[in-house]
Amino acid sequence: MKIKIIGLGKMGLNLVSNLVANKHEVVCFDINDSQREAAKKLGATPTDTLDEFFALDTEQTINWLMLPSGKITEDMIKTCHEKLNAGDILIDGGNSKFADSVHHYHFLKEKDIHFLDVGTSGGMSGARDGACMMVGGEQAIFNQIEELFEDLCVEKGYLYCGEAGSGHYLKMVHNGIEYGMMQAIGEGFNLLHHSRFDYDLEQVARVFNNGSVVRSWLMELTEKALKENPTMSGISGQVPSSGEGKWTVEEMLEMQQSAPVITQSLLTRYASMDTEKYGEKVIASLRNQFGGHEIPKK
Ligand SMILES: O=C(O)[C@H](O)[C@@H](O)[C@H](O)[C@H](O)COP(=O)(O)O
Repeated sequence: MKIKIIGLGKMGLNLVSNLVANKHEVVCFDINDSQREAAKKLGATPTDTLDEFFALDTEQTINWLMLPSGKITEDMIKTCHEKLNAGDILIDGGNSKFADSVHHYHFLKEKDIHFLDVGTSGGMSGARDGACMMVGGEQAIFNQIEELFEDLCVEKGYLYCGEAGSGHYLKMVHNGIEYGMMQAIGEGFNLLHHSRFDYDLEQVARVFNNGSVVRSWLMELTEKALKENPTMSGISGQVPSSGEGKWTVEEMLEMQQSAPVITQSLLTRYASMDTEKYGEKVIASLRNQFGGHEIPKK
């Protein structure tokens, strides 16, 4: 198939590599020259401008966005609405909010452009060597290009989830789970790090990865990280987040459900970003006020 990709960042470039390895023809664009150059080296055909990217075809096109979620994706979808033709397919393979994807589906439908929201998991290596994809949109459109997902994903690694938005919704919950699992690993290894016993934590991760209940890709990555940097030196301890965890918690509240582990892992990340610790300073001051307890100084 001929696939047209916009966005040649960490994920987009690896997706290009995967598509080329699976003998697909890839036309692509990125605002960054060096990324276009890298795509060319992988065997894709980058265009120098967006106009050129959209001008090339007369027949139905399959277009794939691999862009940061939010405004950048939003703006590009508006451009696609303007430039693509009725019958063209547009895939958003980024981490967009599911409600935005539902909106994008209806917006593009005005021009009979077919939209699929595809939650993509597996990180950079997955995008390159075999990803996991969760697809929302019209079943007929998915069926038409299912071969593409077969090629890009690991065996049994894609799912047609249902109507528009359901792909990104599933990816959102997936990431909520990811937050909780990582939090548990972080807490466990923190306790072992401060333990009364002297564990070699890389060896702990290794043994966990061999036959234990908690063996997993995340545990393999833990083992790798500990091998590379056993003391975690030079790392600030701040854990940023891109939005998926927050949306999961928002949806939990909206649906009046309970997800304390995911919620707590999100809050822990937020707390980790606060280096000022103003709230804790107030608490220490209060203890001092009512109980005369000493305030630890810097
Ligand atoms: O499944 C995946 O491959 C990952 O989830 C991937 O999509 C990305 O690394 C996260 O979106 C990071 O999310 P945070 O920045 O919120 O941790």
